[in-house]
Amino acid sequence: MTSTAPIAIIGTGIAGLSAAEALHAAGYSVQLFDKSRGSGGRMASKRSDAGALDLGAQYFTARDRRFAATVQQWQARGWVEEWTPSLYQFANGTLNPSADEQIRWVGKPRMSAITRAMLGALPVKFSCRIAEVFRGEQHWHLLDAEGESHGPFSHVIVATPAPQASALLAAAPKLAGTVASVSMDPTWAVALAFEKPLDTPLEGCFVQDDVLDWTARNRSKPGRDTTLDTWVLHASSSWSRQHLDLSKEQVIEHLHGAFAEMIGCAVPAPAFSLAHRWLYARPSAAHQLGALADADLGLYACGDWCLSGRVEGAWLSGQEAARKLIAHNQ
Ligand SMILES: Cc1cc2nc3c(=O)[nH]c(=O)nc-3n(C[C@H](O)[C@H](O)[C@H](O)COP(=O)(O)OP(=O)(O)OC[C@H]3O[C@@H](n4cnc5c(N)ncnc54)[C@H](O)[C@@H]3O)c2cc1C
Ligand SMILES: NC(=O)C1=CN([C@@H]2O[C@H](COP(=O)(O)OP(=O)(O)OC[C@H]3O[C@@H](n4cnc5c(N)ncnc54)[C@H](O)[C@@H]3O)[C@@H](O)[C@H]2O)CC=C1
Repeated sequence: MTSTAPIAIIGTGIAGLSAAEALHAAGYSVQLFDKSRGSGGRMASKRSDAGALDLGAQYFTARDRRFAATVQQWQARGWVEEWTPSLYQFANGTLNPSADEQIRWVGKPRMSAITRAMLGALPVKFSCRIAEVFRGEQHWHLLDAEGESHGPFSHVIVATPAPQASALLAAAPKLAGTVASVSMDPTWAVALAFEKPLDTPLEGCFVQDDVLDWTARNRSKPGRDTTLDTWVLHASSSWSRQHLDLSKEQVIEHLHGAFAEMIGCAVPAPAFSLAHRWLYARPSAAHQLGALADADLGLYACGDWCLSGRVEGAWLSGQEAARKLIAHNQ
């Protein structure tokens, strides 16, 4: 397909932006869309009375050579910094230090700094939920939830969580079928902020109990607001699934209770709290899909669910979508 129309990318999480960066670098023009008010998706940070809080991705590791090289560049530009928390694990009702040698990265001064910087000046439409992707005689067009049409586009890359991608891939039934077989688990996230710092050295903890999966001292990450002692708690997938429709107040109460039982120091009532439900937090299993493509049609799909369900997997999947598109057009 030869065309000067831009490539539409639906989703400004790390996967969509990874694809956008690679395509832009190869000389293609792109147009991004996101239903949210800003970029980042599950790497977004929530601005709050207690400062910016990383409610989704907490940190990331870089095991792939290409991703590690990119993270080095991000570090050189000041977008990320190493986070070296005092790590613990909680298992069988016991809390123990659990230091290791793993390098863990975070966006600075908040997780969303990375996607914000990657987006740069690329054209984007926020608060625009794409409801339909359809092909005219030569080009692709998108219809948003308000009924407004966008296009023409030469290709479309769908970079949303799998359950949100299947309807957008209806023009390529094979891709839609593959995507429909990928299930994703929810995560309830709660942030708590205390006036007085809790009396614990713990800054990050892998939790194995019925309610929690992870907890972190948000303010221990580089560049964060330290006025209040801020914590982020993640419920396990199974607890989140069982309590999907609980009110935010009830979720805060449950997670606060589990946290107080686990942490081994006095936990007063928080000065500030909020809850956020990630409906499609992580793929139920890891996949080796790379990125999905119907190259003849010009329709692609990428996201963490294609690979490891982590920041690194999402970035790699975006790169793979761009690579496939470029290879088919050479
Ligand atoms: C609670 C939680 C904790 C996590 N912790 C870690 C961690 O510690 N380390 C780690 O490596 N990973 C972690 N992850 C996973 C990591 O955040 C994801 O793997 C990664 O951010 C996924 O990126 P993505 O671009 O594939 O998808 P997303 O970030 O979900 O981006 C998809 C984008 O598409 C947009 N969108 C969806 N539908 C539409 C539509 N119809 N129209 C327009 N836009 C649309 C969304 O608004 C979103 O911005 C965590 C995730 C969660 C939820
Ligand atoms: N809550 C959610 O929705 C999601 C959470 N995600 C978490 O994101 C993290 C990212 O994974 P990686 O990049 O591989 O990071 P990682 O290597 O730090 O952790 C991988 C896993 O290894 C275990 N682990 C690692 N270090 C320790 C330690 N010092 N003590 C005890 N156990 C340890 C722990 O179970 C952890 O989940 C993992 O913890 C995932 O569970 C990923 C995606 C979604």
